[in-house]
Amino acid sequence: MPSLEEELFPSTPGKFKDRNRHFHRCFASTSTMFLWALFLIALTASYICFQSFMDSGNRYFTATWGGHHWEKNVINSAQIRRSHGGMSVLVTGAAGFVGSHVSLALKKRGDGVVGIDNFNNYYDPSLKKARKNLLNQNSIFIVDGDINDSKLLVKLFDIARFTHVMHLAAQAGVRYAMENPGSYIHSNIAGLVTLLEVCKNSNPQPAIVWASSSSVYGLNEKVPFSESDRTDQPASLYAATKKAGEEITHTYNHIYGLSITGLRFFTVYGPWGRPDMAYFSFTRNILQGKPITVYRGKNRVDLARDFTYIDDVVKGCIGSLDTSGKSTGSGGKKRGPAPYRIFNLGNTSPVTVPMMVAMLEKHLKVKAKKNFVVMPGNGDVPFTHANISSARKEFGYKPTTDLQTGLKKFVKWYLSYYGYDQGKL
Ligand SMILES: O=C(O)[C@H]1O[C@H](OP(=O)(O)OP(=O)(O)OC[C@H]2O[C@@H](n3ccc(=O)[nH]c3=O)[C@H](O)[C@@H]2O)[C@H](O)[C@@H](O)[C@H]1O
Repeated sequence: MPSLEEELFPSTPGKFKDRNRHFHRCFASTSTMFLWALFLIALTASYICFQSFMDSGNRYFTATWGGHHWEKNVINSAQIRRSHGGMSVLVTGAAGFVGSHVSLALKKRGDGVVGIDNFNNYYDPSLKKARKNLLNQNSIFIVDGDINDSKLLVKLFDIARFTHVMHLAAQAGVRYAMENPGSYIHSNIAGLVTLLEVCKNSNPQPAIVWASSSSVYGLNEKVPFSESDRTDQPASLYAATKKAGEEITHTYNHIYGLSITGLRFFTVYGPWGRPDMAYFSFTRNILQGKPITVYRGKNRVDLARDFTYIDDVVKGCIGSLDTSGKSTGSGGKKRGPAPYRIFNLGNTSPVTVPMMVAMLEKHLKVKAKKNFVVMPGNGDVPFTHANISSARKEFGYKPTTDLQTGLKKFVKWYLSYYGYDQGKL
């Protein structure tokens, strides 16, 4: 005789249905679903945890600074290798145009040099990588990092006692400021303050030489531009951030005793230059048979620049470092007044843009297809012209390369780097 249970729940399901059985089956399937749901939730949660672990792990593993080997590289690179008056310099923007040249020049005379660069993609990062390789071949170590990373900067100052900082990291370019204003604030304002904070706290404090710009003269019409001229009418956000940099560095000099030298560069050009600049992009276009756009001022007046050759600017940077004097503070406290200086580093002989194009045509042996357009209201200024008597007086600054000679050297480098056919690819 079947038990009650067997009666109610026969071994062959489906043979008979009663309400109880239905209830139990429903319950059983709901609880199974519940368990499945729990299982799925747990699975998803573990997956999310795993992913975030992997992410943080990746961040850790791809961290480009830190570790024994890295520290050894920094220490070696920072080491002074000459007997008298050597300096140990942190060069920011070392994979940049001016930064790479200054780093090589310092290293050549036996100074210690450590570079830092964030290798951003404002222009082709492969050119920055190539400059980095060149520096590495000359025993200069470049840290892959951003000047906004205060932990990294503190670490660098901990392990290498820099006597000087050559601060060249910046968001450059006058017209790009309308496209990406934030990048100017990030590098030229926030990055500058982060660097100054670390310098002010370090012990001993380094002397700082940094890149301002001829663009601070903005709408100034008095020529040639002297350091004492008005600089309160910037024509671009780029210029405004450089002017702000001059004010910001002044406060750090005033409050903390940091020795500060600001250099107003005038349209620096030459081998290993910046592809975003006119002479460089014109060269590329001319070789590719593409037209170039030449801006003109009102009433068809040609624009002019006080183009300054890179080797002259490098001499100006090194002269500034050599004469910078000492910061007086330590550990964030000022002990006395420190030098605060600003110098024009120009060429003192402006050349019009069409004349610059004619020189390129000559060196490239190719005619340019020129489109003349009225200068758009994008931050450009009609002309620049430096008075360099202050820099001459202070450290014997004397530019020796005219535009014709400098462009010849640039073209030679361009063709050796990219090749004749590169432009046609
Ligand atoms: O001294 C500085 O402080 C700045 O110098 C440089 O700015 P600029 O002097 O404006 O150089 P650059 O762009 O080469 O234009 C040169 C000329 O070509 C004209 N120009 C430009 C582009 C174009 O397509 N057509 C044209 O006619 C243009 O109107 C201008 O007349 C740096 O880029 C900048 O980062 C900053 O360091």
